[in-house]
Amino acid sequence: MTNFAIETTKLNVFYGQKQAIKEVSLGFPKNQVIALIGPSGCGKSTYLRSLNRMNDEIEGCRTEGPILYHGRDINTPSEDLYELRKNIGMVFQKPNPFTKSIYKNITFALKRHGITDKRVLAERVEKSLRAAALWEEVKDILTKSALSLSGGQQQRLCIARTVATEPDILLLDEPASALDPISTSKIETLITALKEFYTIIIVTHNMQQAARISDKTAFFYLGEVVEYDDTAKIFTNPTHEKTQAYVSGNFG
Ligand SMILES: Nc1ncnc2c1ncn2[C@@H]1O[C@H](COP(=O)(O)OP(=O)(O)OP(=O)(O)O)[C@@H](O)[C@H]1O
Repeated sequence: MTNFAIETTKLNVFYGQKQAIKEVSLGFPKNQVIALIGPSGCGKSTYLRSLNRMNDEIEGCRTEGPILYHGRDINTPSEDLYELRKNIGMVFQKPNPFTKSIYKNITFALKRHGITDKRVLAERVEKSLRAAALWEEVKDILTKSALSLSGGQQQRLCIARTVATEPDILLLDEPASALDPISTSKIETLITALKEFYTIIIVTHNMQQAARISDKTAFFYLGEVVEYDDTAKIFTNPTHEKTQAYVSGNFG
């Protein structure tokens, strides 16, 4: 039985002729927060998207190599991508709630999964909003449009929407980069609380954020992983010169 929620072995990703990810082998332990860091264009988002097969939606993108989800290879043509993305949820940089009420943002996916009982739906809405630390702020305005919320609240709603389908892995692509410092701090607190239930893989450009919230950090450079270790080691005593230069802000 593997201790990793998900892992890749020598993963390669191509956009047409261009190779964006080169032989990346990483294992993500359960119930930890893992940060993916590195300069712009080094492949962090491409790698993250490969983990729930989102790159399949990009024309000309090809992913080669096993992606083991709890030990089972999900990089196969027969994989049910709808089911997979229910288990491996994703939140993007820019909050993207549906143009529906706060309530319906959560129930939309649940209904698609066949849950129709109103009482069950109401329970799941409350549970998800509580998990995303948003319930107290929105419990009296559930029928209002999600677009009436602040950017930070919208992002927490997107996290609530993602956890509503009860995934076990959350992929977060710079979830706080479009937010103000107070909303960012709320998202960070939330991520730390959520790791009790989820394995969380987060792309971030914010070194302090990676140091504050992650247990492990992978440093990407030109499509490869230069170093992957405990976050404390990466930030205080990295093995590679490039990692040292990057985390201390002396890169390039
Ligand atoms: N849809 C696409 N089509 C073609 N090339 C792409 C596509 N998306 C990304 N790339 C290329 O793949 C490489 C890795 O990009 P990616 O967005 O994964 O990097 P990143 O580290 O996440 O960057 P950033 O930190 O700026 O978001 C880059 O050279 C980029 O130009």
